Amino acid sequence: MATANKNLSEYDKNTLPKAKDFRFGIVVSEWNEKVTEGLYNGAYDALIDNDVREQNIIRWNVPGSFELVYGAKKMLQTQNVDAVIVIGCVIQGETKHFDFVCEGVTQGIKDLNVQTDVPVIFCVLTDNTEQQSIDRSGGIHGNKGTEAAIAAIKMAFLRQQASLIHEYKNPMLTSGAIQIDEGTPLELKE
Ligand SMILES: Nc1c(NC[C@H](O)[C@H](O)[C@H](O)CO)[nH]c(=O)[nH]c1=O
Ligand SMILES: CC(=O)[C@@H](O)COP(=O)(O)O
Repeated sequence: MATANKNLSEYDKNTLPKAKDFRFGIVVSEWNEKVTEGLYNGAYDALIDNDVREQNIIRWNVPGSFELVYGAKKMLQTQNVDAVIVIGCVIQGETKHFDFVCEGVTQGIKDLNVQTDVPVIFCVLTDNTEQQSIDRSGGIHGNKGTEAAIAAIKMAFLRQQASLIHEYKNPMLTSGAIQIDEGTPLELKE
């Protein structure tokens, strides 16, 4: 389904996990600032609308979308967050630079999702024209920042649930005590 067939800002609060105790990092590119500020506002407003505390939203700026990877990496290394949203807007120019920036940030964010434990949400517009970017940052197609915030809440919850499952299956490992394997019958000594 293309963006033109769905509004990026639509979500049902009642279907979302509780987010009030989650902490979110948001790394924002300064290139095409009018658009990235619109995306940030969409993301911020959606997080607040879902009861995320203001003090639990950490914003850092980077010069351009290519620097989002490094900014997100340092955010993950230094901040206690449950998810990171990277926000950028890459618009096709006269040269192939567009291709390399888009590829670089896409692969870099993918690598962070593979190599680290905290989800990094890809809120980077890669558009042919400025109008397409305006339409997707609070315009006729809604706001991709809103969509990214909802994805961040869902992924933070998934990470939390996954860690609980892991602890359940390995309840003692974190404490260092002996793990009792459910498949092994206990031998009760007289
Ligand atoms: N043309 C756009 C850029 N280019 C700049 C790069 O992202 C990067 O900051 C530079 O190459 C230095 O490393 N960035 C955008 O975010 N959007 C563009 O349209
Ligand atoms: C994505 C870019 O870096 C691009 O907008 C720069 O424009 P140009 O390709 O005309 O140098």
